[in-house]
Amino acid sequence: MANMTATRQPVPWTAPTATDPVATTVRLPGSKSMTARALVLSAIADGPSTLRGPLRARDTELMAAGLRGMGAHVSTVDDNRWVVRPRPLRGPAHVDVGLAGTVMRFVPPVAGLASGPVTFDGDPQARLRPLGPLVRALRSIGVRIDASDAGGLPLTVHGTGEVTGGEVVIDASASSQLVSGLLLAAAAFEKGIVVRHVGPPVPSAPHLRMTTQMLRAAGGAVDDGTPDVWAVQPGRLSGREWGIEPDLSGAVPFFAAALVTGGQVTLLGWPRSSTQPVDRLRQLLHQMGGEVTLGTDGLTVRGTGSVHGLDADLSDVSELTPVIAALAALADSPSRLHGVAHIRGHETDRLSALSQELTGIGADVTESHDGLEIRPRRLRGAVFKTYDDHRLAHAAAVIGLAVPGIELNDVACTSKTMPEFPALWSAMVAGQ
Ligand SMILES: O=C(O)C1=C[C@@H](OP(=O)(O)O)[C@@H](O)[C@H](O)C1
Ligand SMILES: C=C(OP(=O)(O)O)C(=O)O
Repeated sequence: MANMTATRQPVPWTAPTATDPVATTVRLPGSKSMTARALVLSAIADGPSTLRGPLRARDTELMAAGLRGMGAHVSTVDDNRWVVRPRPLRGPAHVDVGLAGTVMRFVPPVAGLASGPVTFDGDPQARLRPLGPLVRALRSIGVRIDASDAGGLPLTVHGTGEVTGGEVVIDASASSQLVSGLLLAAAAFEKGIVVRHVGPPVPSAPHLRMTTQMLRAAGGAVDDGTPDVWAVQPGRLSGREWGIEPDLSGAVPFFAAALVTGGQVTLLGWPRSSTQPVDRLRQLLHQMGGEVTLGTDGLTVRGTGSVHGLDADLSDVSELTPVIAALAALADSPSRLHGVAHIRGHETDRLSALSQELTGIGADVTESHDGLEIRPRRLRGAVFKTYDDHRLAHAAAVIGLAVPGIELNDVACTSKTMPEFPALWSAMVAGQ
């Protein structure tokens, strides 16, 4: 199977340095995780759905294209209102997963419901991301899959139009998405599903809660009352209107800018109650010297200009590790970040990449199997490699606020979840 993904040209970028405290309000795009789930649930629902405020970025456009390729009607012409009309799913189709964990873990279970073969492949780094446990789980409930020897990409799901479902045992310690993918499609399986996780802890609990909450909102009957066991009854899902919240993880570098510069950043349009882990973020930013408040205009973070180190298990919010590590490198005391062994399987091996790049600009970093110890030192400008990883680019931008001459070898990787990142960031630093 040929890798169908076009090579992207790197765009070098010098991170702007802040001369004054930032003071800004930002309106950020919708949550990647909510947009991905809303698209999948809508494609297997009984009637049409709309997504209000979806994320338009590489990951979610690939999700839309993948579902469209299998026959769903997915209209993304209106930036603020995407429309999904479910239709019978079919192959032959090809799904380009890019580097999106959501596409590579959420779409293969749906492809089992299509009639005909659906092939999957993505960026070279996507082939290294854990997928084998999902492939084995799907095979155990009757889905025929041809996969590479390691059980990952490229692969072909030979859909028959129906999936028996039933009980599966899976080690989902490498990614919560392995469970979310099974649950999101399972209401359409003949017997639904019971997923039992066996192994080291599943990371990213808030993302699993987002999955079960959104499934219930679509009419799914879900039982998540037993630790490490999730059950979805067979049944119909309804089409509905999904309101997509602003992306909290995408907001974190902007909030970090408030801490680093002693400024203030307000994220507009933040809902009163959220499916994203805002309380955990509030704790972390508070420990590092910031204050988070929820007002009528949105979610505001204020900093004092002093950033403190912290000791934190980040397993529930592991995608925040790169930006927290950047803050730790600028802090007034050492930090120990742990509980995130699995982020070695994210867009890149994030522990190794962060260790390498932070050391390269002068920080004193020790990499452990599941985290980083960071002892701040005087940092210097240098090339900061981003490894095709949007969150490495966010980390470099945060450091660049305080350290002149941080040269990202590529900032275009931010298009994975926020193509407007360089423009929004530069405008914030310029005080516009
Ligand atoms: O389900 C989701 O939308 C996500 C789950 C998490 O994955 P892992 O459990 O692999 O960390 C998170 O890091 C990723 O950015 C998005
Ligand atoms: C881990 C991430 O992405 P993905 O959904 O591709 O796993 C991330 O966005 O930090």
